[in-house]
Amino acid sequence: MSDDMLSPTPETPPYALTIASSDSGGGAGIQADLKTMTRLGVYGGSVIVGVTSQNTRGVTGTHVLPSETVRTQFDAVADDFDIGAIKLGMLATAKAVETVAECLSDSDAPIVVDPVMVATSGDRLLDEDAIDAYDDIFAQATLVTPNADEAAELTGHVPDSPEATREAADWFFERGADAVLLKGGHVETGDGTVADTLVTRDETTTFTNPRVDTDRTHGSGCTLSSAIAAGLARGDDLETAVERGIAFTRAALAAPADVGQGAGSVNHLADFGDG
Ligand SMILES: Cc1ncc(COP(=O)(O)O)c(N)n1
Repeated sequence: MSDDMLSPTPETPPYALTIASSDSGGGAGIQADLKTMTRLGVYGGSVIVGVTSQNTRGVTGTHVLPSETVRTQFDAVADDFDIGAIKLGMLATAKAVETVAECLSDSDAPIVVDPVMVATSGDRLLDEDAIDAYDDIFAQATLVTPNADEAAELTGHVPDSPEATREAADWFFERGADAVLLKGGHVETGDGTVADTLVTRDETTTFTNPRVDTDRTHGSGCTLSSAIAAGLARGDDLETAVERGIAFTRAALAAPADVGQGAGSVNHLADFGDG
């Protein structure tokens, strides 16, 4: 081992925190979040809300940690680290959603909310009665990143036209969110593209890219929201963080990991330009 490896250059990397659940298979959840943050040059910490027993075929069990354990993890991190951004993933129950909302009110870091409800495998990841509790989280969100199904379930609007997209975004604004990224992956455009639309109170920006033709999409939403949080922790403005987050997620989709017997997942080892 060289001396260089024994004495790394001291430096202070940007720090981002994921508050989400573990995916034992490693494609989504906390594991996807930390891999993404690492690939994007950000030191990732985690508050684990739940533990799923999961592989590429589906979810066989979920264990949600006690609220106190969620709170003490958050306090341990908040007491010690300079948190540059927070990303929320699978929160599972109304109680966990309430606990996380309380934790967030003690933080001034930007918050990216991936409102995880159902896995790509079709397994439900959020109790029905937890949806209302999300209002206290949306009120503190810098950005919410619903896919079309999540937007439809939450807002009653399927965001497949500019008008419906605006109405869906307005639903989040009414609850206090600063911005919404309506992801287009679940919307058929008919021309081989995917349009992801970033809506703030005064601007709408659409990112249109060729559709990556793959069914190995497990982990794509987790990857995108953590890539955006990583960008914000690095100091990117929201639009740049979203644009770079989409680019990283597309790279991870274009080089899917052929792991497991079911639908594979995105590949966090994918080549990605300048990272
Ligand atoms: C722990 C956890 N968090 C999030 C997802 C959603 O990911 P996907 O919709 O890609 O299956 C998941 N399956 N598991």
